[in-house]
Parts: sequence; C-alpha cells; structure tokens
Amino acid sequence: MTEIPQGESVLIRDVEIGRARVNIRVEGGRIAAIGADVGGEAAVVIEGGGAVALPGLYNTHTHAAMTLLRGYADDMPLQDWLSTKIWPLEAHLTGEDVYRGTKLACLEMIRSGTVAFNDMYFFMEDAARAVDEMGMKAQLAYGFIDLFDEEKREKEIKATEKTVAAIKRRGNPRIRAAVGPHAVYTVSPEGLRWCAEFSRQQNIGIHVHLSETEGEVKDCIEKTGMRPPTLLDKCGCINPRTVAAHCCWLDTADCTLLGDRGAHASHNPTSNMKLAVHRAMPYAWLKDAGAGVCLGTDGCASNNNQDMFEEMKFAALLQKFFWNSQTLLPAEQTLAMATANGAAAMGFDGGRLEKGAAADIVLLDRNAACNTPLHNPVSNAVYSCNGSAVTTVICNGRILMQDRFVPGEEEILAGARTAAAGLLARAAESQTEE
Ligand SMILES: O=c1[nH]cnc2c1ncn2[C@@H]1O[C@H](CO)[C@@H](O)[C@H]1O
Ligand SMILES: [Zn+2]
Repeated sequence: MTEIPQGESVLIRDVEIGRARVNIRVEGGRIAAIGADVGGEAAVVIEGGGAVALPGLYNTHTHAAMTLLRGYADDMPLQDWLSTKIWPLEAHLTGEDVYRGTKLACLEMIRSGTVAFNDMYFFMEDAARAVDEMGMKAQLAYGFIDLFDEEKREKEIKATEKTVAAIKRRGNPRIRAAVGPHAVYTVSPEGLRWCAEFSRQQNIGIHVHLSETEGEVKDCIEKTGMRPPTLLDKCGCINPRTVAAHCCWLDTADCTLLGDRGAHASHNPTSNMKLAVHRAMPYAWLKDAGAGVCLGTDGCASNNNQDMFEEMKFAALLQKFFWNSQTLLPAEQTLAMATANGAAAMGFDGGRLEKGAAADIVLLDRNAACNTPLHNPVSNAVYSCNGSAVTTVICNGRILMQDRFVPGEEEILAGARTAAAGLLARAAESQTEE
C-alpha cells in the first residue's frame, strides 16, 4: 500500500468513547452520526476493534521546521540559546529546508495524534506546501522580528504582507494565515501596532510569545513602565484572535486582562521546564479570568519532539507540582486544552467528537500496554500513553494515518536528513569564510 483509500463517507466501526462502544459515521469531512446504528454503507470502512477514540489534538504553539534543529543546542539559558546558537543557524535556512522540516514535523504530529498546529516561522509559503500535502490543518504566521530597527521593520512588514497574501491565495480552508509578532523583546511598539492593525484588516489571528521569562517582564517594565500583556494590549495585540505562547510570568491582573479580551494562552510545559523559566503558566488564574487555555509543544529545539500526548502529561504534572495542588488540571481538563480549547484558539471548528463537528478523530491501540487495563480511557490518554499508542488519525474526514501507516514516510525522513546536513554544512562554510 502506498496510499490510504479515501472517501466522501467513512464508517468507523466499534470504537470506545467514554464508557460506550459505538460506531462513527463521517460525511463530507464532518461527523454525521455517533452511536449504535449509524447506517451500514460507506465508501471507506475502518474496523476499530474497540480502539479508544479521541478528538484530534491541536498543537497551539510550535515552530514546525525547527525539527531540523532537534538536538543541535540543548541545556542552555533562553537568551544565550537563541542569540548564540539558534538565530545564527536559522540565518542559513532556505525555503526548501522549511518545506522539508515542516513535512517532518507533520509526520511526527500525525504519528502522535495531532491534526492541527499553530506555527510561527520563516518561509511560510513553503510550510503551507508541506501542510497541504500532509492533509493537516494549520494556522501559519511569519515570525515578525524588527529588533527595534526601522529598516528591518519595513522588511518584516513586506514579508508578512507577502506571506499572508500567498496563504490566502491558496484558498485551502485547512490552512489559515496569521500575523506573528515574535515577542515584546524583539518587536518595537510600532511593529506591534502594525501587526495588530494588519491582522484586524485581514481578519486573521495573532500568534505571539508572551511573558516567557522573568527577565522579559523586568526588562519590559524598565523600558516601558508596562508589563508585557499591557504593552501588547496598548498596541492592539490582545483580542479573541490572539494565541499567546508560554504566559509563564503572568500576574493576576495580566490574567484578568487576557480574560477580559477573550485571548488564548498556550501552555508549553516541556519547553518551559527545559529552558528553566522557573514558573508555570497560572492555569487556574487564567481559567478563572475567562481566558482560553490551550496546549502547545513549542519547536523541536526546546522540546525536542512534537508529541502532544507527552505535552498533556507534562502539563498536568507541572501544574500540580509548581502550584502545589494534587487536584489542579485533572485529566479531562488537560484533554480539553489539547483538543476543543486548541481548536477554539485557532478559530477552527473541531476538537470535539460530536455530530456536526469537523471529523478530527484519533484512534488509540486498545491493546497497548499503556492502555491496559482500560479503567479510564481519558486517564490513560493523559497519564499513561504517549503518541506511539496512536494507530489511526483522521483530519476533516481525510485519513492521514491508518494502522500506523503514513504515506511517503521514508521520503520525508530522507528529505529531512538531507536538509539538516545541508543547513549545518552551509553554516560551517560561512564560519570558515569569516
Ligand atoms: O521558546 C522560545 N522563545 C522565543 N523564541 C523562540 C522560542 N522557540 C523558538 N523561538 C524562535 O522564534 C522564532 C520564530 O519565528 C525563531 O527564530 C525561533 O528560533
Ligand atoms: Zn516558541
């Protein structure tokens, strides 16, 4: 088999949802029925054999093509890591690298049950090509970094306009454009204001890093007299279309602001622990304030994989550990962060196993050791399994993986290896030239 058979109608037989064994019918990319009797005929039939069905996972913060930098620079502080290792290497990236790195990220995400992701990086037209081919959903933003320089700002504005136009021109409903002001320490207030205005005009999302480290917050207060969320808000960047990554160092007033504006906070526990940011996103304050709370892996240079099952477990554990509460972020809420809340944050209709919702469906091996016994499927999904328990993935009714088979896997892996080696070779060459 080199391709997976697809059809307008898909019948998934005998899966477990909650405590019930049911069938699922998919018609035209949506869930048409869930229950004992959902009709017999379909273009494609999948035998679930009692597999656990979950909604597809939504990864709300990543830099997908950073898969190429996996293992390149670990065990360093954030600013040092970015300025001495990551940014110098990224300067040598090409569109082809981003295409190949994003394909690898998609492969990894599909293998671990993710159907959609929120991406901020460079050469996003090439990322869009990769997403299109892999059949996932994504919101893609060019990472806007002006470093407080007017000339750079003009360049970033042009690059953002070009990226958004190209993604919109595709006319693919699975792929949306967003604006990606990197953070308050890399983008001037003028740049932030432009991003906010452009996203409003274009009616697209905003994807930003927010209050990741204590240093970011302190420097921002020193320079502007404002905490990062207030500065972003003054520039128009905090609204219901905003996904703010990290949000580690928010205080209660910051959380109230995000809640009042209807913005979404993407929790990235693995990256936060690895980069030792020394504080966990205040999940309870954000939730109480009415802000959206969702989950993301961050890029492979700070994670180092794209497995949202691992992210769920780390989120549930980190919240309990840091905030000293055994009852904080229970399994059901963790799964909601990774599914329905993520879909809401990215403006997609999905992440729910309900009639009428987009057909984003993931099947987990019922007989895997991590799923045995099956007292509580959600508990097993969050606390016991990782992405390797996923056998089948459906996104908008299209089958992206069936029985652990993803079309083109060998070529994707070979392409990524070649791209990663080429990137390092070009960087080394430019060093000897200097
Ligand atoms: O955790 C992080 N904090 C801040 N920046 C990051 C992090 N991970 C990756 N990038 C950087 O964000 C830019 C995206 O356009 C890239 O330069 C990437 O290396
Ligand atoms: Zn990031």
